[in-house]
Amino acid sequence: MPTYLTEASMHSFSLQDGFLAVMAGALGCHLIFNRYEPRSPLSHMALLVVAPGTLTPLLLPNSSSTTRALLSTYLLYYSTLLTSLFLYRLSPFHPLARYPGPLLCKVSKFWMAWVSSDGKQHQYYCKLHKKYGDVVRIGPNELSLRTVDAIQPLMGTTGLPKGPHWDGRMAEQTSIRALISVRDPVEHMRRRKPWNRAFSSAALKGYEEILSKRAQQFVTALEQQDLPVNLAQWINHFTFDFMSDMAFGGGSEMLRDGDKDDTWHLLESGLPTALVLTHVPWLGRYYAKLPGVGQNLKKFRTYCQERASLRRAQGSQSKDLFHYLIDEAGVERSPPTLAEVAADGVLAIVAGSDTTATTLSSLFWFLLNNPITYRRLQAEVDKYYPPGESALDTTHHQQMSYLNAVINETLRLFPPVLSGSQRGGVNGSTGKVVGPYFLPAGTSAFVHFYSLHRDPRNFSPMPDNFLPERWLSVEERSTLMSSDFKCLDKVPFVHNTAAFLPFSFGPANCVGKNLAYQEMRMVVCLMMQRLEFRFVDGFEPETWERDLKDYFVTMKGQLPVVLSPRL
Ligand code: HEM
Repeated sequence: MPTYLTEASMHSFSLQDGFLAVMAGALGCHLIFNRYEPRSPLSHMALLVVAPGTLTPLLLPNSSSTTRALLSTYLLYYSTLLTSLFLYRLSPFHPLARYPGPLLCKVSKFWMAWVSSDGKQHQYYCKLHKKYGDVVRIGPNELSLRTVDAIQPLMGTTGLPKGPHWDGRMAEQTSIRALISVRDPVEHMRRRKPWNRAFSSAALKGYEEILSKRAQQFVTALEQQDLPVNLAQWINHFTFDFMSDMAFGGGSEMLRDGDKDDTWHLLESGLPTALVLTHVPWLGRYYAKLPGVGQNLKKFRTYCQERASLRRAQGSQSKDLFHYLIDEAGVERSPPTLAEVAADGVLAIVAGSDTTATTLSSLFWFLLNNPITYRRLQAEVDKYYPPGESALDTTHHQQMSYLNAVINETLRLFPPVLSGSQRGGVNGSTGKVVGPYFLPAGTSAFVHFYSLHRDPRNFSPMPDNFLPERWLSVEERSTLMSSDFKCLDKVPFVHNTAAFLPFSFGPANCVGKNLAYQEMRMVVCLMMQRLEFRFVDGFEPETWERDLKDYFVTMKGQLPVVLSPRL
C-alpha cells in the first residue's frame, strides 16, 4: 500500500470518493496518452497496470475482499479511460472533428485493422470516398485523401516523412530498417543516396545484360511447357530470380528449380498480419516479442545477410545494384554499413519482384480479357520485333506507344501498392496545410492511389474500364477509336497524369520505377514475340480481381493459361 495513503485517510474515503479518485486517475492517464503518446512498453505498464494498481487501496475499505477491490478498480479505470477516449474522439474538440468519416473509424483504428484483414481495404476506402468526398477520417488521427492538390504538399520535398504505419509493419526490425521504412527524413536522405545512383540512366544501361539473360531463360522455359501453366507463378519466379541477381549477384534459381524452399509462400504468409499491425503500430511492439513471430522473414534476412557478406568479400563481377548499394566506388561520405545493405537487399528483392510481377500478371489478364487490345499490342510488337529481330533490344521501347499505354493502364487500374504509402508527422511536429486541408500535429494521411486513379475527374470516360487508348495522343486515339469504339470517338477525354501515382511521389517515391518499366517492356515484348496466350478453358476471369488482396503490396491468385509457340 502506498505510504501516502495512511490508514486514517483511507477510512475517511467514502465509496463515492474512491470511485471519483479512480476515475480521475483514468482521465489523467488519457491526458498523458493524448499529450505525449507514450510508446514504450514500460510507460504502457506504468499507466495501464501500475497506476490502477496503486489506486486499489482507495476502494479497499468499502470492498468485501482485496480481489473485489482490485477487480472494481481495474474495471472502473479501464471503462472510464475508454469512455473518455471515445467521447473525445467523437467530440467537436478533437482536432480532426471537422472531417467526415464513419463513426467506427473515428473511434478506433481497430476497426480498420478488422476491415483490412480480408485484403479489400482499397475497395473500402474507395467506397468511403464516394460517400464522404475527397477527405475521409479513416482513423482517430488519420485521413485518406483523394485530391491531386494534396500530393505535392503531403509527399513532395517539403512534405511529411513516412508515416507511423511502418512502425507496426516493421516492428520486429528494431535495429536496422530497410530504406522504405526509415521515418527520419535526414536519415532517409542519407540512405537514399546510393539508391539514387543505382538507378541513374547509366547504371540502368548496365543492368540490361543481367535482365536479358533472365528474360531469355524465362521465355525459353515457358516455350517448353506443354501443359497449362499458372502464368502468375512463372512471372513471380522470373522477377524473383532477376532481383536476386541484382541485389546479391544471384542465389535464386526458381526458374530452373521451382520455388523449392517455398520462399514466395513464406514471404506472403506474413502479409495479412503485417497489414493489421500497420493500423495499430503500438501493438506491433508486443506482437514482435511473441515467440516464433517473424521466423520466416528472419530466416530470409539471415540468408540475405550471408549473401551480402559473401558478395562483399568476393567483390562485384558487374555493376549491379549491390555494387552501388555497398558503395564499391567509394563515393559516399558516410557509406552504408553491411547490415544496412543487407536490409536494403531484402527490400530490393521483395519490393522489386512482387510489384513488377503483380503488374505483369495483371497486364496479361487484361490482354486476355480484351481481344482488341491483345491484337493491337501484338501488331505493335510484330512491327518492332518481327521474326529474327531480337526482342531484347531496348532501343524501340520509347516509340512503342501502345505498349507503354497498356502498362500504364494496368498500373492505373491495379497499382501494386493499391492504397498508397502513408505519411505522418513525427512526434512534436506542428500542423501542415495539405492542399485544401489542414492536418493538425500528430495526423497521418495518405493519398489513396486506387480511388485517385478511378476518379472520373482524373480519368474518363469509363474510369473503371481498361482502355489503354486513353494514354495515346489525340491523333493516335481517334484513328484507333473510330474503328472499334464508335460511340467513344466523340466523347471528351479527361486524362490527368498528375493523378497517376503507382510509384508514389516525392523524395521517398519508388526509386526502382525506371528499372520496373525497363523490365516490364522487355519481357512483354519477348513473351509476345515468341508465344501466344489464352485462358485455360473453364477459367472464370473474375476470380483474378476477386483474389487480388491489398496487404500494402498485392497478394494475387492463379492465372491459368495455355501457351503456344508463335515462331
Ligand atoms: C511496377 C513496379 C513497381 C511499383 C508499382 C512500385 C511502387 C512503389 C511504391 C508505391 C513505393 C512506396 C513509395 C513511398 O513510400 O512513397 C515503392 C518504394 C520503393 N520501391 Fe518500388 N515499385 C515497383 C518496382 C520496384 C523495383 C523494380 C524496385 C527495385 C529495387 C523498387 C524499389 C523500391 C524501393 C527501394 C522503395 C523504397 C523507396 C524509399 O523509401 O525511398 N520498386 N515502390
